[in-house]
Amino acid sequence: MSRILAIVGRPNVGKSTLFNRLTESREAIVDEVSGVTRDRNYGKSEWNGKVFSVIDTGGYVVNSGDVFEAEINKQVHLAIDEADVILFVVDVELGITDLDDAVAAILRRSGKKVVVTVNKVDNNQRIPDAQEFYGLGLGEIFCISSMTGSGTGDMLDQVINSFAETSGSDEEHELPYLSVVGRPNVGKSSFINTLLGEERYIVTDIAGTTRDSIHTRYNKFGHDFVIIDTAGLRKKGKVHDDIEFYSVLRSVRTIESSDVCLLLVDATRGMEAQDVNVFNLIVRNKKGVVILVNKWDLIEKDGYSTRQVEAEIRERIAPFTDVPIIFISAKTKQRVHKALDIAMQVFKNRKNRIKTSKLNEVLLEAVETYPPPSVKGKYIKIKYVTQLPSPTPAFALFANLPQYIREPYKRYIENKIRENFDFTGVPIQVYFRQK
Ligand SMILES: Nc1nc2c(ncn2[C@@H]2O[C@H](COP(=O)(O)OP(=O)(O)OP(=O)(O)O)[C@@H](O)[C@H]2O)c(=O)[nH]1
Ligand SMILES: Nc1nc2c(ncn2[C@@H]2O[C@H](COP(=O)(O)OP(=O)(O)OP(=O)(O)O)[C@@H](O)[C@H]2O)c(=O)[nH]1
Repeated sequence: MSRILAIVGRPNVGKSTLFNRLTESREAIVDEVSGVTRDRNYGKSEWNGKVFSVIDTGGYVVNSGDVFEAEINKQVHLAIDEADVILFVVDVELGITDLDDAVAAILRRSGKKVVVTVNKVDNNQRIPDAQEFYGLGLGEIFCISSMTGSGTGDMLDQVINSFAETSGSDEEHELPYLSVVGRPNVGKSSFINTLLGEERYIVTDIAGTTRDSIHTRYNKFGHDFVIIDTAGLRKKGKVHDDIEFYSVLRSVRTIESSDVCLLLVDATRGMEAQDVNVFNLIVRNKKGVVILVNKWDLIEKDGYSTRQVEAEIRERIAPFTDVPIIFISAKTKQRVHKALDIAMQVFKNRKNRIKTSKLNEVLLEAVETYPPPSVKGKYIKIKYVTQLPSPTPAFALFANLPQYIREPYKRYIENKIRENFDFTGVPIQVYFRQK
């Protein structure tokens, strides 16, 4: 069951401020100048032990006349498509505007759960003014101040209740989350645009602004998942240090919030130190990984160089080398769909659960063939193996003297697991425990 809350409302009502408060982070970069937050922001929030995702639909570049109304309509429809509950934010200082009326009309027709939130009710004197928002015809209204946080508790109770009404069970069932990570300019946006086959982003030439990370549901060709685009810095103009900082933070979180990361590497530059760092970050977070060598159209395409590049990459990412490496071109669309198929396979591999009997059959034989070297004249006996009930693959081998097992032997066991079962693209943990 997904719990996605989308925040909608016209510019400057305080969506970003509220989003930040709910996610207690700097997901959206708030700016006094209206429209600085870009596209959809996405974060996690928690209320009374219930975790849910928050999307901030703010971020309009154009804000005049018809064009703007078209923009807000698009965002509201997006929210209707992607969210379970919609938080419709209005501003007590301005009262009901024409645009509020237009949004309310769409929301009423959508049949979605809507929580009307009257923002900027910074003090009780403003509560009477808020009553007019009952006129939107969307039921109960909640008066809050995003700035001080007052009123947000009652509002969140309502949000959680609304989630409960949208789905019967409490079972967490989320779509696969894929993310596209890599250095600036490696082709992340091009890759996603090729994949989605449509221009989903608001492109801007404004100097020094950023795109926040973007989540898009992909439901085509038998696949259904969410693809995450790491915040990429716009190429033009000066970029402030702190914006750069948040952009890095966001790419870390992007990795953390995904199941499988597509790590784009620039074919013309090869796997550089920074790429290896990102790779290691993915592995440390126990996420699935696929390496996509992009811009392959710019490189000689004979079989020899593919093998050469592949070998170089595997050398750099050792010891975890059981990773798919695919040569793609986001520009010419070469193997982009293949990359997707492989990524989905990695997602499945990450959920692989091996029967204990099968596991013991294979590994105890491997142990017999090559037992752990004895230490100080003591024999190490491995008795049985089991896969732990953890969200990512982990194995426990029970032995009499687990403390004497060394790294090379762990690697031997890991390699045996990989030889016999498909964990390609998935970091696995091997533990030795006392028995
Ligand atoms: N008084 C008061 N001001 C607020 C409150 N919440 C937000 N603001 C102010 O309203 C302005 C707009 O806030 P944002 O959060 O950027 O609004 P937004 O809806 O995300 O705007 P866009 O990014 O243009 O869509 C900022 O100057 C905030 O400081 C509040 O609860 N009370
Ligand atoms: N030849 C070639 N050029 C590509 C390919 N993919 C992307 N490019 C070009 O590389 C440049 C950067 O592409 P983007 O998609 O903006 O890269 P990005 O990783 O999203 O960049 P940031 O937003 O800075 O993080 C653009 O000029 C693209 O046209 C490719 O497969 N082949």
